[in-house]
Amino acid sequence: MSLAVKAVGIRKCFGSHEVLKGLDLEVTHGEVLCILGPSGSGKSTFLRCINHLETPNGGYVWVDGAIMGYALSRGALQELPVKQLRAQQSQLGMVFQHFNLFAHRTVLGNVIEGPMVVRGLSRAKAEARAMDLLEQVGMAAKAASYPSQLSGGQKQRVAIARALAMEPRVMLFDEPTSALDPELVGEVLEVMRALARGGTTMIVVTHEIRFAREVADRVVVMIDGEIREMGAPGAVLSNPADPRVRSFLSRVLA
Ligand SMILES: Nc1ncnc2c1ncn2[C@@H]1O[C@H](COP(=O)(O)OP(=O)(O)OP(=O)(O)O)[C@@H](O)[C@H]1O
Repeated sequence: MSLAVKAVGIRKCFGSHEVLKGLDLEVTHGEVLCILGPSGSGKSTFLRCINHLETPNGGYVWVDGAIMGYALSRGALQELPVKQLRAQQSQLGMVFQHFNLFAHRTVLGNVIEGPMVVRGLSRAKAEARAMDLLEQVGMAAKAASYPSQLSGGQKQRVAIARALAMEPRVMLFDEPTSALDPELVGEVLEVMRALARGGTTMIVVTHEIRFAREVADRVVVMIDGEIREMGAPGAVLSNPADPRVRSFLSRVLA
């Protein structure tokens, strides 16, 4: 299987705090990878370094073989201008914990914005595709509503449709259910399960251990800015070799 994402030696510091300590990761096309770990271990920062919402202080990320944030010019790496970086970033669909929908646009307006502005699609094409995606996430009936009229679960399903509308190579989810009331978590996870079944490549930062166990092809456990365990969910979740991972899992599985 070809690589969708390859990250090598990713380091990130905030001031003197080294949050990521040289992380390597490879994700193949069609794979679902869940990143677990205690609060503050650097999971979100790692995800944001993968799509260069945060610029790593060290290391490189390739998406479908293209290096993120740089272009090779006369044998040397040059930083990409912002416009080209944005085009690269649009290949990585990002779903945030707090939805990040445009409050003053309707559901449909939120989903067609990116394809029209970034990909130059006509309104008619963007609208047809958006309605298909809203259908897929069960939100077509709310196309004319505004985000303030939706529940958290509905907002997150719209946010997923919006990310998919850019036809990304990979979907990145940053704790997509953490801000939801418990009774709304299931509807979002169900949409994500359907995407996984359909072969979408996904990297999911989550506290939902059951989702990781049932849906992920591989699980990564991060502790203090390092990947301490990586492998099939059965092996990692039931029988982790690393004592700090064992201790983390025993707390969350208790
Ligand atoms: N922009 C920032 N400026 C300074 N410190 C930051 C910034 N973003 C993250 N950090 C710090 O980096 C560390 C890792 O944060 P991160 O959000 O990546 O952890 P996490 O594992 O995703 O945690 P959680 O599960 O609570 O979301 C934390 O100590 C956090 O305070």
